[in-house]
Amino acid sequence: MSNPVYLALDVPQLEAGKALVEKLKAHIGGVKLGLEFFCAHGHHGVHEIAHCGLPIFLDLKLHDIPNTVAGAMQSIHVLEPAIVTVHASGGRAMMEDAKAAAAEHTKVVAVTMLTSLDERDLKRTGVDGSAHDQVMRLADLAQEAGLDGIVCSGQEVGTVHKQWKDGFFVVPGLRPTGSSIGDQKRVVTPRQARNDGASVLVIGRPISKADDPVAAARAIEATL
Ligand SMILES: O=C(O)c1cc(=O)[nH]c(=O)n1[C@@H]1O[C@H](COP(=O)(O)O)[C@@H](O)[C@H]1O
Repeated sequence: MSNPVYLALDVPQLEAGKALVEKLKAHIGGVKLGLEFFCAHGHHGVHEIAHCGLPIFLDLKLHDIPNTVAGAMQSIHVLEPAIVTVHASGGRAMMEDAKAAAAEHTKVVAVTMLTSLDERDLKRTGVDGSAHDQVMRLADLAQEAGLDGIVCSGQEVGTVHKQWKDGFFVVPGLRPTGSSIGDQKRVVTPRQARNDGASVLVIGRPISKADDPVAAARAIEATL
């Protein structure tokens, strides 16, 4: 079985990012490049990291009108990402058009409720009810739109997995026991998320900010 851990490479410096990936590549299954990296280095940076030979997850969290999101999807065809994110709250038509415009081998997954939010935050955005209900509602919408799966926290992935058996589930907000939680609010351990049906485990700071990133990645690998 391939390693489900994708390193969240949230760094602004290209050379430091490349060096970190080179060091870690035997202990991770892929690299997630998000807004911080992409805004700094664009297509060139993605090509540079892709040289490591691991699959690239382009976490752009697209959220706009359908025509604009479809255009953005077409603009990243050449990068051949394994996974791309859009926001489920962009609506069904936006997700349908995103999937239709994506490259054939790219999995398009919808972010449901960010793992940095809890139910109080949700209420402040005008949504009453539990995190669980919100994730389930948006997972249904993503499935209806024909997406490959969703992004959710490890607290919801078990239930979503029961309902969407062949879905592809990306789970961030992972913290090995004892590591600092930072800005994340809905957190579980990597092992728990894997047990509950996560397809991909997104892990950033617990590895990248560790004194010894290789030791941290190996320790996580050993728990899976
Ligand atoms: O789409 C994501 O990857 C994502 C969704 C979400 O709900 N929460 C979340 O933390 N992420 C990303 O997952 C990574 C988590 O990083 P760490 O908290 O450092 O492990 C970051 O790159 C976030 O952008």
